[in-house]
Amino acid sequence: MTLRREEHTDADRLPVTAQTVPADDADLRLTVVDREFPVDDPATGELDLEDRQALRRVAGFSTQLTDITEVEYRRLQLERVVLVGVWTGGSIADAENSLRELKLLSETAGAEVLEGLIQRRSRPDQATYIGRGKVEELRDEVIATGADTVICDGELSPAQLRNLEERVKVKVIDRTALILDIFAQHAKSREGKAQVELAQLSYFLPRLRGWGGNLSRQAGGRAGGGTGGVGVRGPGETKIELDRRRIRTRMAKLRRDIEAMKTGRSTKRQRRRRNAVPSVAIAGYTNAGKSSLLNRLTGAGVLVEDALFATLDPTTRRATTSDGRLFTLTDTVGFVRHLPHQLVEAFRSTLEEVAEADLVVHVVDGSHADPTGQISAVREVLAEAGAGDLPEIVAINKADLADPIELARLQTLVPRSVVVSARTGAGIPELLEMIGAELPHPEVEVSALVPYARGDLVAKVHEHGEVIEVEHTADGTRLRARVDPGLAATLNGFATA
Ligand SMILES: Nc1nc2c(ncn2[C@@H]2O[C@H](COP(=O)(O)OP(=O)(O)OP(=O)(O)O)[C@@H](O)[C@H]2O)c(=O)[nH]1
Ligand SMILES: [Mg+2]
Repeated sequence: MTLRREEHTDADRLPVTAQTVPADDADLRLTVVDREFPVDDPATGELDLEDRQALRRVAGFSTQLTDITEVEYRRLQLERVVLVGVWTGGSIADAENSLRELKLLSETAGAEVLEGLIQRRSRPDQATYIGRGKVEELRDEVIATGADTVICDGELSPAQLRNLEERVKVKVIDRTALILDIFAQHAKSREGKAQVELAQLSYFLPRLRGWGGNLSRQAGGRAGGGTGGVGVRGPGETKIELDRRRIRTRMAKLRRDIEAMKTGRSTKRQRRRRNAVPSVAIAGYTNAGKSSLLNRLTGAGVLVEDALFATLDPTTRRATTSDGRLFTLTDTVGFVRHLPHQLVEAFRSTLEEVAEADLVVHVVDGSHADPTGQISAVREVLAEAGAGDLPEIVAINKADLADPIELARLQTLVPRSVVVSARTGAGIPELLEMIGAELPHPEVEVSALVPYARGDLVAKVHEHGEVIEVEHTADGTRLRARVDPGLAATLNGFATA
């Protein structure tokens, strides 16, 4: 039996309908549940907020904590949305790009975007995010378009979200919740799911107060002085503590699970290290073409989609440089501006994979309106993940789509960059050439005459080392090459002066 079930059972018995509730008692209104007469029509106005929130909570009935978060955050069920941004600095083009990205994110989450509004302000309003006067306009826009959700282009405080919802009378969510929702929809592996749930819970935890606060006030009021009443630590609040504790327990378990899964992966990584296979991580903004590039370079059949955050789980494949040396290539989760810190935290183990690579291939969409902005956003996250100092090659992708002048400008602007198209294959040989040059070179130079019976050794030298000279003689293969110390020791028996 959980908090929610008890309280909602109580709420169900409330002898009030939404209409009879005083308009200024928002706390009370929020808890009205009318299961027999659900209001589906988003255009009906006043009752909407209550019904929506009430319905959300009804769906939250559960004995499983995971279900609470699932309902709250995984199935936001966005349908018709209006976007709102506050433009605090930079050019109007920057502000529009940001809102355009929010539109893409919303669509990726399954919403239909009806309208986008930007307000110029020195900073977001503390109480309502946009200015209080603008809230009215937003409300009008919501009514005019028949929207059922407002998405704000930032991370809002729990109070801002609540205040806006009360005034606009439809569901209001922020960019963070939206991104978490997309991640939740896309997570497939056990690790990915655990990471997303952890991020959602840490987003959810500080927001529990407002929600639970309403409930406990309501419970006290309903009891009519029978049990303590308003302001006294009522049953609701005790339950919130219980919920908090359960969430924390769950988060601790998720952290342990993620840690355990990471151990498995780092063992694999260590094995590759022992074999001295250099590793290359593909990083970049979401939708830049990272997975496409991995497929192009290795023939891996990784999912490619014109959607944001198509890839959440790292995929590692073998690839070879133009001079035939083996390396591993790892495709990973894409980044986005203002990536919720809860996600960065939860995906730390995935990001560590990037941090331990020998080289980062940073893919950027050359056809995008603001590629340099994307490059800096990615570098910020890389730095946060401890991968800021790694050698980096910037692959300016989608050359087939991009304006050649813009490509040339970018290439001169960004050091160690190469223009490629994962789609047509243009520039890929040059990219491989650069990867080969950047990868760590094997340490030991050896000269050996390897008998033909040990063809396996020669193959190893080709795969893992750099062959400087090779000659087939009557006695075997005469080699001059750079190899790692392990292979050098094996070759020692065949060494020539
Ligand atoms: N025209 C063109 N489209 C490309 C190119 N590379 C990728 N795309 C397209 O861009 C979209 C995103 O490609 P993905 O490879 O899924 O991008 P990603 O960086 O892995 O994206 P996430 O995993 O979602 O972060 C897909 O529709 C691709 O077909 C290219 O070189 N040219
Ligand atoms: Mg991808």
